[in-house]
Amino acid sequence: MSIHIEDLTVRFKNGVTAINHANLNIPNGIFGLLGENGAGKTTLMRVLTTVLKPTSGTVTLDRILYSEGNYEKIQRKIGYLPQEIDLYPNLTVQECLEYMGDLAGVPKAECKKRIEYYLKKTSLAEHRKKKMKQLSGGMKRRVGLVQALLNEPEFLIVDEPTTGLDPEERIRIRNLLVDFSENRTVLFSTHVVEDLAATCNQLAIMHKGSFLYAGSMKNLTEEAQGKIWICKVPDERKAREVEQKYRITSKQYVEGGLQLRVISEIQPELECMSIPATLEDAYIYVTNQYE
Ligand SMILES: Nc1ncnc2c1ncn2[C@@H]1O[C@H](COP(=O)(O)OP(=O)(O)OP(=O)(O)O)[C@@H](O)[C@H]1O
Repeated sequence: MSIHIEDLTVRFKNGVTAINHANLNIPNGIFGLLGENGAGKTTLMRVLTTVLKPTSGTVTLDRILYSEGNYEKIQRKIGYLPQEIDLYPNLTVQECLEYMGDLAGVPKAECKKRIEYYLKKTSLAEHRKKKMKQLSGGMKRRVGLVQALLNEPEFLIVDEPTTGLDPEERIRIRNLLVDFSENRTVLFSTHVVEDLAATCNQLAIMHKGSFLYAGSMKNLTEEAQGKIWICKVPDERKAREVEQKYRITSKQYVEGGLQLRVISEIQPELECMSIPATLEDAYIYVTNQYE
């Protein structure tokens, strides 16, 4: 399954242009979506789930055009885990999923089979009788993932699935997404660069309503190679001077002063050495070029 977005624009009634003539291809597998607050990620996901009609431009899903007449067909192919998910607090996990499956039009017997399968896959089987309000944040997120999968979607869209979770739960959700991405397309939107580094090969960077980059993780990281430096300064005053001149991505006290991680096209005039770029460095490098 692949998704093509062509010259997409979303303008709200208040005049805000959330997506501005954007073009993107989303191929099979896990595809990461990175972008600062307000970049337009949620708006894009709302368009892709058919909740929001774009102002102009086209979207196709395996050559099916997003148009009023096709929305139902498209919705059947999509699963969505929104950023905020508060599923019926007084229902048990099992009841909640049966109800969600019913809403998604999954036949009852088939729905029970799928719930059984996905509860096991998400290590939630032993919690099926608990009420939703009794679950931890990570468990709720996993139930959210199961509900998004009940219609066996070919295209799964997940919005910030790991926000607020402890490291163990984050790793668990990431691994689940990798498992689920087999034979599917998964759009994984997050602010957590580390999560994408651990799960995707391909990603897009969204900035002020358009895409600054779309392609492989490897090529993105390549763009920042040779531009990342570790520099040492004696004190906070000197660190502030450097901060005014360069983009600093981290700062920590070390013996004899402060160590700064600096992004610069050329070697800064400081005691420093070049180090390999990470995905986070590359993300900041690319977005900084458009500031
Ligand atoms: N319903 C709306 N009406 C008016 N403006 C909106 C609406 N929804 C979003 N916006 C604006 O559109 C822009 C993009 O918002 P969007 O929620 O898509 O960004 P985002 O990348 O998902 O941000 P975040 O990472 O904070 O969730 C923002 O300027 C936002 O204020």
